[in-house]
Amino acid sequence: MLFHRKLLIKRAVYCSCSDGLIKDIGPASTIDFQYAGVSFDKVIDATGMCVIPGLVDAHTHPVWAGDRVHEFALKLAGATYMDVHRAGGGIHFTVEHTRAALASTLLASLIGRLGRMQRAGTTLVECKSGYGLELQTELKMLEVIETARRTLPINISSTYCGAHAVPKGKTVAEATTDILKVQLPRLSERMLAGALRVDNIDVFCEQGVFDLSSTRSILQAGLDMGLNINFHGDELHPMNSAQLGAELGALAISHLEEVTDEGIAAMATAKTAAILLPTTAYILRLPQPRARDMLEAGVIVALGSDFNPNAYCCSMPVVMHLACVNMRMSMPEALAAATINAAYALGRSHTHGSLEVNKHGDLLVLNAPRWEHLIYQLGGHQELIRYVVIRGNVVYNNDKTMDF
Ligand SMILES: N=CN[C@@H](CCC(=O)O)C(=O)O
Ligand SMILES: [Zn+2]
Repeated sequence: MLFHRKLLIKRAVYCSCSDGLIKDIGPASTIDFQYAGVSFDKVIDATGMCVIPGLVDAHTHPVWAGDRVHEFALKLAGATYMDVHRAGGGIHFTVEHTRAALASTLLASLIGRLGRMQRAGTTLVECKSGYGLELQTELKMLEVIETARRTLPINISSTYCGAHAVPKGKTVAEATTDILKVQLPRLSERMLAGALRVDNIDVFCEQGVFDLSSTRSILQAGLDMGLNINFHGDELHPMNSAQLGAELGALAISHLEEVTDEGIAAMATAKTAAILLPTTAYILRLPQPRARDMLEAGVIVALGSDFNPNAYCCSMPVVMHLACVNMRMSMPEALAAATINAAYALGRSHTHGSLEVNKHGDLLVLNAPRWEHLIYQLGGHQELIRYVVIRGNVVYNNDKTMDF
C-alpha cells in the first residue's frame, strides 16, 4: 500500500502532512529503507549536505520607520550610544518616525526584514514593539507583528516593550504610570478579546532610562497578565538587573555586558536564560558579554541578532561567528545558543529549537559537508543555505535550477 506524506529529506528527516511536525528522524540507512516506495509531496536528496535545526533569533526590534545610517557615522566618529540618545537621537529619532508611519508601511518593511532573516536561516524570531512609548503606537506596532504572525510562515514570539525609553516630556515615574494604568490594561483587553497575542514583556533597565524599581513594577504587572519576562538589563552599567530578573522568575535577560558575578550566579540558579547580542558590543565597541563565565556557571546562553536601527543585522550565522570570535564560544555552543537555548528563552523549547520527533519540522539544509561552515564562512550564508523549511514546507529554495 502506498502512503502519501509531506516532505522527506532523504538521509535525515520526514515531516508529516497534517501538522508539519517531525514524524521520524534517523540515520540514512534506516530512513531510506523505511520509506522506500512511500510517496511524498517533496523529496530533497541531502546526500553530502547537512541538516540542522532552523535558527532561532531571540531578540529583535524589526518594526520601525526611518533608518539611522547618519548616526552610525556619528558613532564611528566617537559618539557613544547614550550621547546620541541624550541628544534626542537614537530610540527617540525612531519613535518620531514610527509614530508618524502608517501601519501598512510598517508591515511592508517588517515583511521585507523577516524575509531577509528567513533567507539567513531564521525560522523562529522574537519581535518587539517599543518605538511608540504611548498606547496608540505601541498597539499599532503589536498589531503589525500580529498580522505578520498570522500570515507569514516564520514563527514569531511577540514582545510588548513600551518601556524601551522614557518618552520626551515625561519623567520615569510618569512613563511608568502610563504603562501600568493605560497601556497594559488596554493590551490586556485586546489579548482577552483574541485580537492580539503577546508572549513577553520587556523593559530597558538602564541608567537614564528605567531604574530598577520602575522596571520591577512593570515586569511584575506583565507577569500578572501572563506574559513571560524577557528584558534588557545590565547593558551599559551594572544595574542588578540579573538579580531582579532571577528573583521575578524571568525567562530571559538580554545584553548583560555589565553583569556581575552575583548576577551570573542568580541567573544560573533561577534558570533565567542570558540572551547575548554580539552585534551590539561589536557596533558600539562595548566590552564583550562574559559568555565563558556564564557558560561555566551553568547559565543557559542564547543568542539574538538585536536587529534594530542601531544594529542592522538580519543574519544569525554572522551573530554566531561574532559569538565565537569575540565572546569565545565554541561552534557547538554557538549553534545551541542560536537554536535550542534561544527557543528556551522564548518559552518554546518543547516545540522548537531541535530536530526531534513531534517538534516542528523547522530546519535548514546546508550545501556543505560540515555544518560548521555556516559559522566559519563569515557572511557566506547566501551560498550555503540551500533550503529553509518551516513546518515541513520549503519556504526558501536557493537552488535556482529546481522549482519547488
Ligand atoms: N538597548 C536598547 N535597545 C536596543 C537598541 C534600540 C535602538 O537603539 O533603537 C538594543 O537592544 O540594542
Ligand atoms: Zn534590544
